[in-house]
Amino acid sequence: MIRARGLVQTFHTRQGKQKTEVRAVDGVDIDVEEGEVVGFLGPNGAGKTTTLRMLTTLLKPTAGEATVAGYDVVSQAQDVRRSIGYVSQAGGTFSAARAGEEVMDHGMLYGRTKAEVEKRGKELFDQLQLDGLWTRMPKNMSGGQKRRLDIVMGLIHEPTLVFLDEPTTGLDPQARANLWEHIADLRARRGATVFLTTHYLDEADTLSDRILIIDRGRIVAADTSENLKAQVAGDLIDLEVSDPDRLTVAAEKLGSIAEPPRDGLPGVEIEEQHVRGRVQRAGRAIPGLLRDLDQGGITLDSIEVHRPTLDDVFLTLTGRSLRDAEDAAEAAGEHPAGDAETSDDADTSNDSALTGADQ
Ligand SMILES: Nc1ncnc2c1ncn2[C@@H]1O[C@H](COP(=O)(O)OP(=O)(O)OP(=O)(O)O)[C@@H](O)[C@H]1O
Repeated sequence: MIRARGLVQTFHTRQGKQKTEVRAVDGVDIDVEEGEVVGFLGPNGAGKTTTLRMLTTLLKPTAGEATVAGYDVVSQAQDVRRSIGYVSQAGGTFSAARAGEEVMDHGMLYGRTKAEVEKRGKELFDQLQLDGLWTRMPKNMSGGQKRRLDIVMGLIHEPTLVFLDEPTTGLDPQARANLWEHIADLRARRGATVFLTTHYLDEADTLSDRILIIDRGRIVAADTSENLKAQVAGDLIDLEVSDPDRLTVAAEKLGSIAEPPRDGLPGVEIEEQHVRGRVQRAGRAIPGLLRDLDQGGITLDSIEVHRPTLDDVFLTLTGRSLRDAEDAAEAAGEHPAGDAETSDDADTSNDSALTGADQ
């Protein structure tokens, strides 16, 4: 359904007299099969939106090639647009029409009948908790309601391939959970292929069959969440030691079975009353460890086991946690298209192009 090879996007920016080149996407390969839900995960500024904009024909690749739904994103852009649904991060711009009319007009532009789009539109309003807002002007909706309206616009023509750029950013937990359900349902009921960007680990984990992790414009991992986690050194055992004077001995005992430090993951660590370390299989290791601690006269206030997270995967692969990477990107002022003067090779046409008339 999606195949990209060596996709590159370079922006040229100018701050004062100084020109800089930003290689936002740096040789990306992507393969997505029909019916897959793929989560495209990475910190702020990693290149997710830029990749998505190339795949949805809003931005011409500087180099490389991609086909989406069997069509070339450059030479067959119109066919690509007709075959996909796209919900941009920025959101679409709405006219002065009422929300329901806007949605119906949009659906009819894709060749659906009025009755079809009205039925489907009302269903989507209901599912995304917009019931009662069919005749409301979008400008009089809250931010979260507008975001959900964007999503209705992206889904009204029942596309079988949907691109969602950070779909749940700005939604409250209830609306977020509903949208997750809706995305799962799109695949289950209609066999839709979904490609979504996110920097929420739980979102990528819950929704995706497969996860692509991007960092600094390059794909650093592509696999199922389970396989990615299995590559990370084991489960984290967290011991809360009752007597602070026995912390070092407890660390030695855990250290005798724990993984040594590697790939950005620390070995056994002591923090306040806690001793933490990773073991391959906590279930097998714990009985022996408890015996050993007992024989050493060490009593525990608690013991907890944490399965590896996608953040551990990111840490192992990049040496930084996703949060640190995001903080660094923010501190460096990375983000936002539009901050800087953009080069002529970047077609920064409005994202709403795909949620407007089909062109
Ligand atoms: N139009 C532009 N002009 C200049 N630089 C840009 C432009 N668009 C993006 N960039 C830069 O390209 C890099 C990748 O940005 P992109 O928006 O693709 O990241 P992202 O992973 O989608 O981030 P986020 O999760 O915050 O949306 C960043 O360094 C960003 O500042």
